[in-house]
Amino acid sequence: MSKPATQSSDGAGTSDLDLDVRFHAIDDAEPFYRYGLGGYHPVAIGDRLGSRYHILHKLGHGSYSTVWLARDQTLQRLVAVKVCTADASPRESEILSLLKNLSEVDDDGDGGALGRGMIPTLLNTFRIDGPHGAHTCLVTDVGRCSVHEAKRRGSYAPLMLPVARAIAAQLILTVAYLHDLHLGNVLLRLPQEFHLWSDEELLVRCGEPELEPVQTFDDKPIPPGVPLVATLPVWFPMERINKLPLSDAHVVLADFGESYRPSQESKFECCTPVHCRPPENRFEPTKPKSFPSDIWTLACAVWATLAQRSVFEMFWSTEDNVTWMQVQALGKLPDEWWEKWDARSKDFTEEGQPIRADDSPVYTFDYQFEDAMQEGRRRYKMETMDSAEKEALLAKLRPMLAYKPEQRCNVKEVLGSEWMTRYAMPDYEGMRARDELQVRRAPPAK
Ligand SMILES: Nc1ncnc2c1ncn2[C@@H]1O[C@H](COP(=O)(O)OP(=O)(O)OP(=O)(O)O)[C@@H](O)[C@H]1O
Repeated sequence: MSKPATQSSDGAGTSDLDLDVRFHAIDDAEPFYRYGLGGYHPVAIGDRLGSRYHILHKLGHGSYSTVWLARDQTLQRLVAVKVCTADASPRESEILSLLKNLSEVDDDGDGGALGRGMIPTLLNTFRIDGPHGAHTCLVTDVGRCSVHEAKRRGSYAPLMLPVARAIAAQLILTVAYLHDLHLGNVLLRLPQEFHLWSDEELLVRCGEPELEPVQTFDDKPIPPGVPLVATLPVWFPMERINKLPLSDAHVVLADFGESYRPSQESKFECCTPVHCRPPENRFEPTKPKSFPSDIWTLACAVWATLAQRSVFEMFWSTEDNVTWMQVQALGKLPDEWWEKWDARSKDFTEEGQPIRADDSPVYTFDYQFEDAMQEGRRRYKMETMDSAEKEALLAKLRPMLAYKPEQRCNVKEVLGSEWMTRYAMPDYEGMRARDELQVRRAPPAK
């Protein structure tokens, strides 16, 4: 699906309704020019959607939706209501319904059965007709925040190792479900006790929704169908990311809007941030995306969970910068790609060796492991990885990051790798065992 048009780099833009009206961008709020035909549906705190969902707060937004925290007044529980743009494809609800109907029992060794716990349950779907068209609304469980957002708010402090391992294990278990994986689409589960809050308690603990007036350039009147205020997303109270306990490391995947069924359709576009996209996406754009592409993005997501920054990310991630990082870490590209990369001679010899003008580091895997995974934990006086675990981790990641998709390892090899079985799964199972103990200790319901 192509991205909506007419957005400028500062997030300001023109409304499809009236091309003369331009909106000032508001941090953490959706772009208001998308409140036009085919775009977002205007939703406000206090609205009742689908005749039973009372809107309490905003959870976030994406290119194709705004997402709201609501009280289901029929079941008296908190839910997330994703109100899709009128031009969004119906793919996400189809995929979630399909996943919901999958048998719970068949596990052919690709992690499918265990990974199903991380797939959101589609609780309901309904449709809203509004000034900008017809909008599909998806009702799912509420997540606490994305792992990316938790890291960002915690100044990218590292996660405790058992927590990072348990999250990484869950990501690996979910790869059976094709998905453009990145930490912005991985939500921490909302702790059980938060579900017991009344609406009043929720507002006391999280604060009232923050509203900011929408402003247009030259003070032009706000067109009908565009909200007068921007609602900023809620922040559920949580420990700083480096203090997050193992019991809060459950994750659930969000955004199945870009999922696809490779047996039935081809996909060429990759919707992950540029630094987690596999190199074939850049160098072989006419070939359809294949399962090995997900293995590459999975490796990037596992690294980003364990480390303080993503493995191929630079402050300003352009395609060239990302390829530069990949060649620093993984060596020369395959010949036919190397030839295509025009910027290669700027910083590399024809053999793929980095040309170092000063004593700046070469971002090899080893360097990055020390710098992004170990150093921060030392600084925060946290447990670091021992050399046996480092060996096992890098031995798992390298074949996942083979340049050529056909040379990458497959899911079963990732699941059976020493790092997964000896280091990540025990922490994941430890987290689950604690949960079960807690359930058994909980006083019986009155
Ligand atoms: N169930 C949920 N619980 C809590 N927050 C959620 C939930 N679903 C989505 N969000 C928040 O809303 C944001 C947008 O959701 P999502 O990525 O699904 O939207 P989208 O329009 O499909 O995005 P994209 O731009 O990636 O296509 C997420 O980044 C997350 O912060």
